Amino acid sequence: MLVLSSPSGAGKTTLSRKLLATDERITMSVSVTTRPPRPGEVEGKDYYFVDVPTFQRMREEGELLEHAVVFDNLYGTPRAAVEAALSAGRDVLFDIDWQGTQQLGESAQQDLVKVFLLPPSAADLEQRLRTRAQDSEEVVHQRMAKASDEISHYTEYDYILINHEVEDSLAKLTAILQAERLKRRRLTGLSSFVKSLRDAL
Ligand SMILES: Nc1ncnc2c1ncn2[C@@H]1O[C@H](COP(=O)(O)OP(=O)(O)OP(=O)(O)O)[C@@H](O)[C@H]1O
Ligand SMILES: Nc1nc2c(ncn2[C@@H]2O[C@H](COP(=O)(O)O)[C@@H](O)[C@H]2O)c(=O)[nH]1
Repeated sequence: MLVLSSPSGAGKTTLSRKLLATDERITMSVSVTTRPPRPGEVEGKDYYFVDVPTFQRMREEGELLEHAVVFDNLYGTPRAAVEAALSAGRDVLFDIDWQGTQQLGESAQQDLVKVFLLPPSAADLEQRLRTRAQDSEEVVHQRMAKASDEISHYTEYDYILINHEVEDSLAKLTAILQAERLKRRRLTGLSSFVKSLRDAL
């Protein structure tokens, strides 16, 4: 499970799309949210957009792996899709905040790789939120006001990427993923391979 967190607008969605387009072994976890869709957002691809009662029912029935209130809206990770992908041997990418990351860590610390994206500067962050041009002035203000609090959680993450250029960040994120996949404990079938290798020597 590869988690990307950042202050809003630092570039998680952009980087996630790039990674998904270049890595066949990873699946995006599509969150459920009570936030209204932005122009161009697609149901089931960007989010599952639901009303508050539906979200509460999902939470009460244990259908969410983690959930949090972010910017006054409810967000959560549907459990079934993640478990199905992991059971099929796939990696799963999450674009979630620090609260959700902490919750995933409580149940699956060993299976979690946590990456935090930082913007190069406050001015860059504000410009990115504005050039996305999908949120009202009030929402941009609210997200800038929360950015410092979000950033204060960077020490809870394994890797930090300062997101200057998207392609450079993609190369670094890909390197992180490759290295984490090569960790001894993640190499399924390694001990039998080594045994047969040694038996042949
Ligand atoms: N490295 C980058 N350099 C310049 N612009 C970028 C970079 N990464 C993303 N952007 C732009 O910044 C804006 C915000 O990016 P994006 O939507 O990916 O952020 P996000 O972290 O997913 O935000 P949120 O948390 O609100 O979902 C977009 O317009 C995107 O094109
Ligand atoms: N804890 C969770 N946080 C989530 C989830 N899905 C998205 N997010 C985070 O919310 C903010 C805002 O997202 P936006 O799409 O409204 O800009 C951002 O930090 C996301 O990472 C989730 O399922 N759980």
